[in-house]
Amino acid sequence: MNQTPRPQASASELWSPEEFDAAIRAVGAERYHDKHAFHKLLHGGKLNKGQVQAWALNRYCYQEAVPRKDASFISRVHDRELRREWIRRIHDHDGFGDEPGGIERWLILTDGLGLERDYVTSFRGALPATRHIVESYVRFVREQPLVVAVASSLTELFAPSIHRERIAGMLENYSFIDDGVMAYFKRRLSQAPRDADFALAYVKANAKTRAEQEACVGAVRFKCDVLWAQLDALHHAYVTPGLIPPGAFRPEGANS
Ligand SMILES: O=C(O)c1cc(C(=O)O)c2c(n1)C(=O)C(=O)c1cc(C(=O)O)[nH]c1-2
Repeated sequence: MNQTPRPQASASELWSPEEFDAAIRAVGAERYHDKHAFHKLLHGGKLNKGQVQAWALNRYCYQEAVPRKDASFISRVHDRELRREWIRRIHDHDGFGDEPGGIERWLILTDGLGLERDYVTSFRGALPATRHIVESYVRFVREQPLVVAVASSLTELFAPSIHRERIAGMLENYSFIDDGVMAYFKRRLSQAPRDADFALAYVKANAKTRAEQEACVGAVRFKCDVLWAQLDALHHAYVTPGLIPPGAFRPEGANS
């Protein structure tokens, strides 16, 4: 049979919107943090209360950094429409008027786990790695081209399924978790898709060369690393080998 080989897509050719979309989603399929051993333990009810406290306390650092990275993004945007859209993300986290916002909902979760608010918000118990990792995200968004900075938020395309899994798994498996403390994730089920849809449409419209498209895919990979590395640090400190750095949160009963 005489088969004519398909011409290879050139490495410099612009991806179609479908190819670009697929390249972004392939990163999540390969390395989003739903695949991390720590999340499997968390959602499967395999952690003790101290380990769940350590997760919530460290994850607070991420929650606190997200509106700061959004503020630093907005400060670089000259397009008023884009600023109007993006500022909603800050309101979602910090609250607006009577709406208390996501950070407050996160603190309801840490309250429910028996952690003192002052301790959580002081970052005193956070792992050194957590602080450095979350700041690398703020810096990335401050320094990269706008379209690449927007692309780094696209891990949110993959978040709703992990949030659904977390709500069901944690409610079912932990006596110290109830509906009220899972409010944070319930709210994100509607917020994350809205944000991700906007960001995806934005990068498709504004990544105008193959190099820009690849930089956007690289941003999703970078962000997956930000999420993954936070869980590596938690696993190392609180699961195995269980090496808690000096000064970091020590669950009651943890070996000194
Ligand atoms: O629990 C999760 O797995 C998860 C993941 C992500 C993400 O993929 O970045 C975010 C969130 N949650 C989240 O709650 C959130 O507010 C959020 C904002 C952003 C962002 O990059 O702007 N990601 C995420």
